[in-house]
Amino acid sequence: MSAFSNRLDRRFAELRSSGKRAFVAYIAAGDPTLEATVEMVLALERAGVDVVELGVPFSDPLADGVVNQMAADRALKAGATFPKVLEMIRVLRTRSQIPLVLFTYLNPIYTYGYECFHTDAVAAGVDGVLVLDLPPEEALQNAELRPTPELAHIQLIAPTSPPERIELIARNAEGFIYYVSRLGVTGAQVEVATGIAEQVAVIKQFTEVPVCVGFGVSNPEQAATVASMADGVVVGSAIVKLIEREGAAADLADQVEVFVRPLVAAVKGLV
Ligand SMILES: O=P(O)(O)OC[C@@H](O)[C@@H](O)c1c[nH]c2ccccc12
Repeated sequence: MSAFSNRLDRRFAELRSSGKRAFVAYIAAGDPTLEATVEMVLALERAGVDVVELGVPFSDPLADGVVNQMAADRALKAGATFPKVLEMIRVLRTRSQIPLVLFTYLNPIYTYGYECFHTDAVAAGVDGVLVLDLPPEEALQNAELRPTPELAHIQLIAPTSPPERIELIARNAEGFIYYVSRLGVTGAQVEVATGIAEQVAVIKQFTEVPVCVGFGVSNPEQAATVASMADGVVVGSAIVKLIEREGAAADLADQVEVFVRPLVAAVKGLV
């Protein structure tokens, strides 16, 4: 765990002591606009979301399914850049202390400059970073790729990760571990993946850091099933799809809140 207790660590500590699971929501920063992103994060917070993952718009999001790819594309076309995303987060931080994790590929970090990327992200109020195409071995070997200590380095584990790799990732984990419940790219699925409980148990042999599970969760029933097997549930594409459909609506943020509320309730065991 990071030596610094940031918003993310504090939220997971609170959840642990109250015996609750985390609800983690993903949206693409700047889709449909950066102003709308501020309102939607506030709406997610009102809906009871514990952690918000903000996708940094990038032209080649290779781990993302079509729904998230199109969201990144809309954000880029609407003019979102990494500096503007940071500016949006600074504005958001005047109104909310919800834990925020940036989801990004290596390329936008490289373009911006590794060191200033991390220090500027912390200064804006970011709590964690997940670099989707950064293998753990590379992260360990290249000190400049590691976030500053204030920023949790969130890592992914996949169903195909061999035990040695799971151990390596888990022993170096910060914030939370993101277990991707199935192979392929992001996107809603009809069935919950198999083997989640077993893999979460393997990961937990090596770490106390919470394990959140995502990929393909799109309704309250699936969210409740996944919540019973992990410390938290991640939902992305289902929310992004609503934003795609209702992006022009004046009450977009309210619609997001109404959509997410039952998902949160399912994870918190209220339904
Ligand atoms: O969209 P889904 O299937 O609900 O999965 C979450 C996902 O969108 C989000 O966590 C995410 C966005 N981009 C990613 C890239 C890799 C892994 C995960 C992600």
